[in-house]
Amino acid sequence: MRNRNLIESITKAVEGLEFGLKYERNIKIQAFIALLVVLFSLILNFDLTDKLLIFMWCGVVISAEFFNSAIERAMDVLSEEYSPKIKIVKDLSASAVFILALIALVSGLLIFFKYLSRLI
Ligand SMILES: Nc1ncnc2c1ncn2[C@@H]1O[C@H](COP(=O)(O)OP(=O)(O)OP(=O)(O)O)[C@@H](O)[C@H]1O
Repeated sequence: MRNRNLIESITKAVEGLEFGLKYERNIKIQAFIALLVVLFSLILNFDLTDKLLIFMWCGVVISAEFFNSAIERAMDVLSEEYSPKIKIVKDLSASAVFILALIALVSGLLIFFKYLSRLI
C-alpha cells in the first residue's frame, strides 16, 4: 500500500486535496474565502509583498484545516463514541486552526484597509 515513487505520492496528495474540497465543510468555506481574498488582492492591485502575504496566509490556514480534518478523521477511526480524551484532541486541533485564522484575519484586514483607504 506504500507509494512507490514521487509521482504516486503526488497523486495521493491530489486525491486528498480533492477529498477535502469535496467532503470537508470547513475546507470548502476556507477555500471559498481564500479565492475571494486572492481575487480582491488582484483587483486592488496589491504590491508583490502584500500579495505574497495574502497567498501565504491563505495557504497556511487551508493547510492547517487539512491537518485538523485529518486529525478529526483519525480520532473517528479510533472511536465514534463520546470520549473526553478525543474531545480534547479534537478541540486542541481546532484551536490550532483558529489561532492561525485569527492572525490571518487581522493581517488581511490591515492590508485591505491600506488599499481601501487609498481609494477613498
Ligand atoms: N468522539 C468524540 N468525543 C467527544 N467529543 C467529540 C467527539 N467527536 C467530536 N467531538 C466534539 O465535537 C467537535 C467537532 O468535532 P467534529 O469531528 O464533528 O469536527 P467538525 O464538525 O469538522 O468541527 P471543526 O469545526 O472543529 O472542524 C470537537 O471539537 C469535539 O469538541
